[in-house]
Amino acid sequence: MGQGSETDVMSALAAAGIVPVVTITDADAAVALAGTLVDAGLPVIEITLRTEAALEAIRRIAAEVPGAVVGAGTIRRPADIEASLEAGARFLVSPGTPPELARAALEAPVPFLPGCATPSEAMTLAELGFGTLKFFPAAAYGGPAALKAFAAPLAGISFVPTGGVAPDNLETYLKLPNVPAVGGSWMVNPEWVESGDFARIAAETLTASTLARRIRT
Ligand SMILES: O=C(O)C(=O)C[C@H](O)[C@H](O)COP(=O)(O)O
Repeated sequence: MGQGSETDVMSALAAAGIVPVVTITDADAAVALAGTLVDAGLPVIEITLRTEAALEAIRRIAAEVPGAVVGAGTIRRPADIEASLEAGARFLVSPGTPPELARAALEAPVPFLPGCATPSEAMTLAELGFGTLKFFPAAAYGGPAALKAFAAPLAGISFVPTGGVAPDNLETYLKLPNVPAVGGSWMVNPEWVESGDFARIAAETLTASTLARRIRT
């Protein structure tokens, strides 16, 4: 599918407006964490494949948190796609998209948000058939100003900026017409995840989801 047209996952992503980018070291915390995010209004959750626990966390969330739409991030090679799908990932995200990964991504049966940072990369991915791209690392590559500049020449291409998105720039990103959603880790600070500070996670998530909904209506 690569990305497909309007799938349920892409609709859920746009409806939430924000994808928490979670790096988790203990799979035992995954279900409680995902439940907290769902309850606080951000049900589309990316688990980065940066830890040993990531695939098991995806597996448990997919099986035990029916309200969550769990995906895998930090997809770097085709084998990561296989492993993530097997664990139950419903969408896939990459930080960048070398040709071999792009080819495998086009075959994936779930939405794939391929990472890019420049107009040339975006144009290459759009030609391959991807309509929504991850813009990474967003802050380092120009932030909202870059996405604003992309809008006219790269009409028809949508971007999910990730990397440096924070409460103080969230509104600027979400107001851009070529941004269906942003990704970010600020509401799932690894320290809070590790210490089990779900109250803090819930509070930050609720603030973010409330703001996103207000901006979108
Ligand atoms: O792991 C990946 O696949 C990435 O591309 C990196 C993440 O998207 C960023 O680390 C999130 O950015 P922050 O919100 O600034 O923490």
